[in-house]
Amino acid sequence: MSELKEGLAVAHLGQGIAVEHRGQIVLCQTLRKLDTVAVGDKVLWSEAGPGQGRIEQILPRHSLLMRPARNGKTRPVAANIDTVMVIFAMEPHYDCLLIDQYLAICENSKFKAALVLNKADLALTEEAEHDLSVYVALGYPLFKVSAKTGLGMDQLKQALQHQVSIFTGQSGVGKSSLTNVFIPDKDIKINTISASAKLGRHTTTAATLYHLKEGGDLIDSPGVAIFGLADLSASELAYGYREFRPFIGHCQFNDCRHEQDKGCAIRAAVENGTIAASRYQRFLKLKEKIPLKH
Ligand SMILES: Nc1nc2c(ncn2[C@@H]2O[C@H](COP(=O)(O)OP(=O)(O)OP(=O)(O)O)[C@@H](O)[C@H]2O)c(=O)[nH]1
Ligand SMILES: [Zn+2]
Repeated sequence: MSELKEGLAVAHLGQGIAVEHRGQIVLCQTLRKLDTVAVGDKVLWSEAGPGQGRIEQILPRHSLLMRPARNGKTRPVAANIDTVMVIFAMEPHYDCLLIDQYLAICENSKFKAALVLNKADLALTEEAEHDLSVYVALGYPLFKVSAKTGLGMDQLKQALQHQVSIFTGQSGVGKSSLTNVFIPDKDIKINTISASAKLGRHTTTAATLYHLKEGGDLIDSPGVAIFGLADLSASELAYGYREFRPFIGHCQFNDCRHEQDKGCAIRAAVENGTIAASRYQRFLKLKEKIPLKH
């Protein structure tokens, strides 16, 4: 076997995986199903021809973002993400239930989470200010930005440094607009990747990793907004509400559902104001709404 080299999977192309090695792109195949390699994976590869390689090994990941696949299973989209930036806006109006979902997934997947209110050029209602203050009190970083006017973008740029981030959020909140500000030469970069991989131009990818000019990497994955809660169990959902954690294990009964159960420590914390009632009510709603794992 030829020498093994380390590389970084930067794009998942239909015909293979674009691996970056010393600034060059190599189109790699894998022995396993291609689906198992995710963008952001550090891999060991060997040469298989000019500009061609074969992925021999995926190096250990510290995090993995999954997304539902057509067959009802999930598949890896992006690996080694440090922070998920949850993008939302006043228009279309944010949904706290959805924000809680994203946060619960992050808490269970070892991603740090940050909240990004885009379109901060639009007026914030008092209710919105209150909703945001609840998340800030829980320790989630909050950035108020506008891709349109440039407001707050320097702070967000700084936050993206020294780590791998991904943007997620519902349709229309401005994920593409923000991505275009940070990666103005996105199309050129995609064309370079596909040209180096000898695939011609305009190859579409499920996810692409970009190095930002100011430092840090951003994984762009258009479909990532749909990653769901289906893989969480009821107890993982409770763990996903970080303020519940000090009370988990302190309920009177081991199998407490944290609903109307007698001696529930979480419910007691809601009643004495330690846990925000709005978050607890949404926890109950999500439990009901989502087909959780058992
Ligand atoms: N007022 C205002 N509008 C913005 C801002 N950023 C984006 N928009 C507008 O919001 C709309 C949606 O922006 P996109 O960037 O396409 O949103 P997206 O999240 O990528 O949407 P999907 O591709 O559907 O997921 C566009 O009409 C943008 O011009 C902003 O900071 N302020
Ligand atoms: Zn309980």
